[in-house]
Amino acid sequence: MIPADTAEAQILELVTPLDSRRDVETVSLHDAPGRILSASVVSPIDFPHWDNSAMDGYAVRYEDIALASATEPVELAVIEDIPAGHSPQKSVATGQAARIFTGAMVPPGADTIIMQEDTERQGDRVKILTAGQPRAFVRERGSYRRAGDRVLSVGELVTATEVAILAAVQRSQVAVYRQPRVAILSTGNELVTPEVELQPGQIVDSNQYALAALVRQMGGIPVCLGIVPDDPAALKTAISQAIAEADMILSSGGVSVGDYDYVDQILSDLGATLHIRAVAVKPGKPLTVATVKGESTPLLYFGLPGNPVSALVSFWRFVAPALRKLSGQRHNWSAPFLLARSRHDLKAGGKRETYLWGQLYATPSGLEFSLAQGSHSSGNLINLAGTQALAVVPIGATAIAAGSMVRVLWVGADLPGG
Ligand SMILES: Nc1nc2c(c(=O)[nH]1)N[C@H]1C(S)=C(S)[C@@H](COP(=O)(O)OP(=O)(O)OC[C@H]3O[C@@H](n4cnc5c(N)ncnc54)[C@H](O)[C@@H]3O)O[C@H]1N2
Ligand code: MOO
Repeated sequence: MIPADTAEAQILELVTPLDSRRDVETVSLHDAPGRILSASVVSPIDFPHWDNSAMDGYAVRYEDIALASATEPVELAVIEDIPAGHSPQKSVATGQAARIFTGAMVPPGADTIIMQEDTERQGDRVKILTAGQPRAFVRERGSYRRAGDRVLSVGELVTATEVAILAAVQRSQVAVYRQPRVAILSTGNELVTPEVELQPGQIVDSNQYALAALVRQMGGIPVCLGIVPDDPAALKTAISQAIAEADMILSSGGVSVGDYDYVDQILSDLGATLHIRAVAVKPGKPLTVATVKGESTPLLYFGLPGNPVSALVSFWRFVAPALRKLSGQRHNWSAPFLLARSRHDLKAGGKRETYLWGQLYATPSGLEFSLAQGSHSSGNLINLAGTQALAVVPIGATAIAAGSMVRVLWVGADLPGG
């Protein structure tokens, strides 16, 4: 059994990311969120594109109004109105000002904006009541980025902020990595699909659905290969199909020491290299990590434990980092750990790093972890409902008392207040 951190590092070393020249496609901005940029993005224009005003007010020459105050205002002649979208027609000379609105171009000659609230308008003249700072409220051309500068980097995850930037620099389409294809197969003679009436000894294949949902949530395409019986020939056929169709393979079940646990043997028969057989994690001890020869690059194979909670924990802890790297993401691959105050006592650690599931609350005094009530058994799917985080009890740790800080692995989609 190897420690979880060592296993994660070793797994990340084994991942060959998608190719930034071959494995790419172009998508529209509406389809881009959740995708990973396959090339850096350079702005074709200065950003902002021209000096513009951050306030509704008056564009002035600072030297004219440097001594202005409420008791000794400076009076200027208003020569033009400049709404947003309008190109100024006149240059502001000494003793003059232009009426200007937020987002409008600063006219030539002017270098400073005085907010409307610090002025008094009288006909075609305006009194300036404070001087403020030189260049105040001018968003200078190219001050955010110059034309030719990089605005986004290859490997960045596109979210709402990145699509806003892409639109602002006039990109309506963007090059992204294609979505990685992840084959999913469930092994076990006892497994059936959910609609079947259960016969004695049968178990519903819930892992297929859980793993497909996780792959999809991370931007991958699940290739669901269904249930494979505990039969070496059937398993060999299924794994060969997975190798041909996917960029990464996940199977669940059949990796322990039982008489019907064939996964490791079939992988060896297929010429795979086995790197990991077990990790010091509870739940989720049996974990096979292998590399198999793909069409052009080696593929990573995860043989996840069959127990439903174990399969999920193994995904969150080990598969998710590998999938981030495979997808082309440049950084932040590792499992995301946070610190939270535990609302409950957590039992002492054993020989494996123990993961206890529950909910995370963002409170004004920080994050709080609330332990799911009921059994934390690797077969108990039911109290996993609503899980957002897993508290980590280190190997050999004494019991963690309620109110203490604990490391938690973030596995949720959003962070509720409460
Ligand atoms: N003698 C030992 N027995 C076991 C050990 C051990 O070290 N020595 N480890 C235990 C641990 S820990 C785990 S975890 C399991 C993992 O076993 P496998 O990965 O080989 O999984 P299976 O035996 O095939 O199934 C375990 C359990 O999970 C159910 N299952 C399997 N696949 C699915 C699925 N797709 N959807 C829902 N449920 C599934 C299966 O029916 C079993 O109940 O081994 C322990 N044994
Ligand atoms: O590792 Mo097993 O997943 O404890 O049940």
